[in-house]
Formats: sequence, structure tokens, C-alpha cells
Amino acid sequence: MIARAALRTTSVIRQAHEHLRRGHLPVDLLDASIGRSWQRCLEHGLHPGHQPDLPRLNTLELRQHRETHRRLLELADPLVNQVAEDLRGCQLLLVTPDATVLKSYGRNFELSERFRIGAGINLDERSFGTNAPALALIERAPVLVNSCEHLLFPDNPVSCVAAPLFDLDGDCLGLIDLTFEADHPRPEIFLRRVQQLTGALEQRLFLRHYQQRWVLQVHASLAELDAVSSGLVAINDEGVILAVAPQASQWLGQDAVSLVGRPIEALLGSSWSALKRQCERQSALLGLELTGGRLFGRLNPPDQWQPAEALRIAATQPVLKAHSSRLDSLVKGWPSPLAREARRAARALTTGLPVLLQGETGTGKEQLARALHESVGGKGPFVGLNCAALPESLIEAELFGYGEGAFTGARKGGYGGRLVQANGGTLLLDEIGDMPLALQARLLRVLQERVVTPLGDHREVPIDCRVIAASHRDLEARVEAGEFREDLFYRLAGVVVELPALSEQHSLTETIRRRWAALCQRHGRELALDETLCERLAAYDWPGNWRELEHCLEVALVGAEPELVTLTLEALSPRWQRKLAGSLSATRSTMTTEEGTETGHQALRDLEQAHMRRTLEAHEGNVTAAARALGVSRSTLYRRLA
Ligand SMILES: Nc1ncnc2c1ncn2[C@@H]1O[C@H](COP(=O)(O)OP(=O)(O)OP(=O)(O)O)[C@@H](O)[C@H]1O
Repeated sequence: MIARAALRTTSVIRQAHEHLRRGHLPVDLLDASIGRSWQRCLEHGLHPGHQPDLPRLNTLELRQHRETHRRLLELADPLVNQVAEDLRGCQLLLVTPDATVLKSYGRNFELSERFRIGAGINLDERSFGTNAPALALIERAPVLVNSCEHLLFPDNPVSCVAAPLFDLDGDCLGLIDLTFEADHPRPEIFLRRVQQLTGALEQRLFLRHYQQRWVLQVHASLAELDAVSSGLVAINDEGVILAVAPQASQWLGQDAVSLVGRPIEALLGSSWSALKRQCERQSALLGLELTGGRLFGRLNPPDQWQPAEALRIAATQPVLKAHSSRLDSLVKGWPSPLAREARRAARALTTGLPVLLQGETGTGKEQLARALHESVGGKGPFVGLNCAALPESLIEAELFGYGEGAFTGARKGGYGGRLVQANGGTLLLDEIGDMPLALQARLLRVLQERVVTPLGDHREVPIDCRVIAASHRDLEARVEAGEFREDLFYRLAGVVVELPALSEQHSLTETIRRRWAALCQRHGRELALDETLCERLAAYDWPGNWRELEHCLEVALVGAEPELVTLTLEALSPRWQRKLAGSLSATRSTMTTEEGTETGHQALRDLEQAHMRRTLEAHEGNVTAAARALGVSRSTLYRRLA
């Protein structure tokens, strides 16, 4: 009995040939799949030294064959050409499921004058005997056929490997074969290489098929997220799993049958809408706690997908006149000092100065950033990174990129990172106040030196993008607290625009009416907004600012009964009725106080105001810092001081 490790060595296979010459098929000396192949060949009347007539297509037939297998050719040809450089020294064959060579790349090996392996030749086992393409098609698995394992050619100077390529239905589309010198010390390298190629092509098929869906890539290693070993999961817009590529089942620890049809939320433990929102911010890199370990993921939106925010912006400004830019229409209703600052920011950005946008959540920082990007020409991409949404290790990789992993199919040069992606365009560093201190130092260096060195790489990649930073935190206060680098603050704060909270707006009723009219136009619905309701809305505090207002108005409009002509408080959802009633009673109680025993209460109010003013002075006019010290919201502080 031969030990498994010794199987497939030249001496053992020569022994097998010797047994065969004496009329006995020694399956115990052969690899199982080779033994099966030899058995079939003998049944077809083939034997070592047999000189077969190989079927070969003529030029016209080959052209027709290529037409029939155009899908295979179109899929494989670009990738094979890309890797052709690395394949010098071996021959690559693209083979159809009937074992005909469709195209040959690289070297041209000749077994003999008669057996020149090239396009048009048919390698069916029944005529050519044991060979890797025929065997891979029969076994439906990757195979290695060493030189003398080729039954008819015991002195074959080449070995070959082949791996079949399956489409999403499990049908074989064809295969890839690599033929190389028989004396290569490590033939398994070629086997891995050919599997990587077919793996990359199967990934392309999956991505192409699901290009109108969300696709989640998963891998245990961040650097290999784009490698062929990463798993792919297709998800519909409602977050239901549609398909799972085989590698993904392995990473997720469950087979495709049990995953398809399930909500992705159940698997990832975070809400689907939150994941999509993260994607909207273009920080699609995710850290996933799964199967007891940590996986990395990247959520890719459907092709042509536009973030809801961008769609909303587009829809709210349907007919911009040719001469009016997005920035002009955005700032049209703004108080003039604020509009002036926004225009100043646009001019600064044009000259390469960075811009810092500050404001509570939902005050429109990202919307303004996009408008600024467009106003300065906006030819390059607008790339965003939400520094608060990612753990430290991920921000670093996402921002600065990383070097190439072991083998990357789609992204051969590793991942460039957001800074490089933004070259020629604008980078929005959202929630910059949440960036960890260690990364702040690295970012500062990159901004100063204008080159970035991806993780695990030694190359320096030049960067040339405009930078807008945004934060809901008061960055100056963070600098004072030692939580934000002062040097980085000054590097980012070329022009600072402070976006006010909605409740700080003077003519909120007017703003609400304008937004209501725009929404009615977008939804093609004529519905008047009741005066009293409008006032109630204006009296509300709007902690979520524009985002909350948009949501409230849109839900009310879409949910209104078809026959309704005027939207009143009663037509709102009970939740919103409660919220607005709260705001009204707050207003009323203030009024009662004011109308009541004036002297005592007035004195109290004066005291309160004086205290607020002193706190504000102590914080050098910084409203956010003063509000925090007083334990009230910024808008409350503004209102009480007004
Ligand atoms: N001036 C505006 N007019 C109408 N809608 C606006 C305006 N500003 C913002 N919005 C809407 O409010 C929502 C939030 O805007 P945006 O994302 O720009 O805010 P943000 O300050 O970046 O929020 P966050 O700090 O939470 O990231 C979006 O839906 C946007 O369309």
C-alpha cells in the first residue's frame, strides 16, 4: 500500500504504467479521480502510446463556436488579459463545456507536431484520454493532472490544472486550464491560481446579476474584503436575503437554503434602515459581530442608487434655472448673514481653503457640503466619510486605504481609501469631532504633506481634493477639553459656517409653509395647511431640526385622506398631536406667567437672564459651551436671551 503523500509522484505513476502494461489497472497507485479517468479511457479502447485523431474546428466553425459561447468569452477575456502578465511561462486555455478550447493565452506548448494545443481543438477524454479540462468537466471540480498521469502521453513534458466555472444556477459555463512545465516543484500553486481566477469570475457573475440589488461582502480580514475569498450576499431593498454565494455561507456559518428569505437584520443584529443610512453617508464599511467572531463587511448599494437624501434634495429643487446653482437655491430663504457665510465658504473652497460646518444634527451640514462641492465646479467626485459611524481601525482603513492582499480579483491595487477616491473632487469628513486623537495626528500630517501612505504599504499616493469637515459638536470646546487637536482644528477651520437649529429661525411659520408647498408639488397633491396647525408646528422645538420637520410634513402629507382639502391638527397621527400639544402648553404656561403677577416672576426671569448672560460671557460667547454648562439646549438659551 502506497502512502497518500507518495501518490502522484513520478516514480509511483511510472509503476502504475508498468502495471497497466501487464494488463492490470492499479487504482491504489493513482489519485482517485485519475484512476476513474484511466478506467473510462480503457473502456473507450484507449491505451498509452495511442495516437488519437483530435477533432479540431476550422476557422469558420471556431468563429461560430465563439459566438455561441460569447457569454463566457465576454466574462473571462478581460480578467484573463489583466492577469496575462503574471502568467508568463504557462499557457492558459479558456474551454467550453464540451471540452473545446475557445481561446489560448500565453505560451504555446506542443506535445508534438500533431498535438498543438490551441483554439478550436477538442480535448474530450474519449479521444484525448486523461487531461485536466476533460477531467474537471466530468468531476465538476478543480483538478490537477501531472505530466505522466496523462494516460496516452506518459512522457508528457507538461502538467495541467483546470477549474470549472459555474453560473448562478449551477450550470457549467466552461473552464479555465493552466498548462505548465512538468518539472515545476509546486504544481499546487497553479491549482490555487486557477481556482482564484474562476472564483473571481463567479463573483463577477454574482455582482452583475445582482447589480440592481444591495450586495454585502463579508470576510474575516479587512484587507481581503475584495479578494475572491470574500462572501457575497444579495439583499432586496426591504432587507430580505435573496441569494448567498457559496463563500458567504462559509463565513456566515449557515448554508444558503437557511439564509435565503430571511431578513438580514436577524443575521447582523442591527437594523436594516440603519445600515442603509450608513451607506447613504458613504461609509459602507461595517464591523459585524457574527458567528461568535468578528467579520468585516462592505455594503454596496444597487447600481444607479442615489442616497435618499440626494434624491430628496433633487426632488425639492426640481426646476433650477440654468443660471441658478444649487447653492443659490439652497440659501435663498436663509437669513442674509448665514447666506453670506455660505457664499464665503464656496469662495474659500475654490481657492483650496478648507471649510468647517457646525450645527446640531439635521441642520443641513451635508446638504450644504454637497451644494458647496457643486458650486466650485463639482467635476470630481463628492466623497463622504462619517467618522462617528466606524470603529477606529475601520476609519483608518477607509480613509487612508490599504495595500494589496494576497490576491485581489476586482481591486488589484488594494483599496485606495476615501482621500484618494476624492482626488479632483471634495472630501466631506462628517462628524470630525468624533475622530480618535491618534487618527487626528495622521490626518493632520496627510493634509499638510498632501500625500497618503495606505496601511501596510510603502507607496506615497498624492492627494488633491478639497476638504469640508462637519460636526455637531462644538470643536473649539473639544479643543479646550483636550479632545481635539488644536493644530488640526486650525487646519480644518478655513471658513466656519454655523448652521442654526430650526427653532432659532425667526420666521419659522414662513419656512414651514415653503417646505409644505414644495412637498405638495413633489407629491402632486393640493392640500392646504391649516393656519393654527402651522403656528403649532412653528412653536415646536424641533430637536431633529430639518430632518425631523421634513419627516413630519411628508408623513402627514402622504398619510392624509384623499378627500381632505386642509390639513388640520386632528388629521395628524396621535403621536404628533401629543408632541404639538406639549409645545402649545409650554407656550401657554409662559404666557400665563407673563400675564400673571408680573413683579415676582419678572424678577425671577431677570435673574435667570442675567445668569445666562454671565455664563455666556464666561464661555466667550460660545453658545454651545454655555448651553452645556447651564444644562439647557442651545435653542432654549437663544430663546431666553432673545
Ligand atoms: N435648508 C434645508 N431645507 C430643506 N431641507 C433641508 C435643509 N437642510 C437640510 N434639509 C434636510 O434635512 C435632512 C438632514 O440634512 P443633512 O443630512 O444635511 O443634515 P446634517 O446636519 O448633515 O445631519 P447630521 O448631523 O445628523 O449628519 C435632509 O433630509 C435634508 O434634505
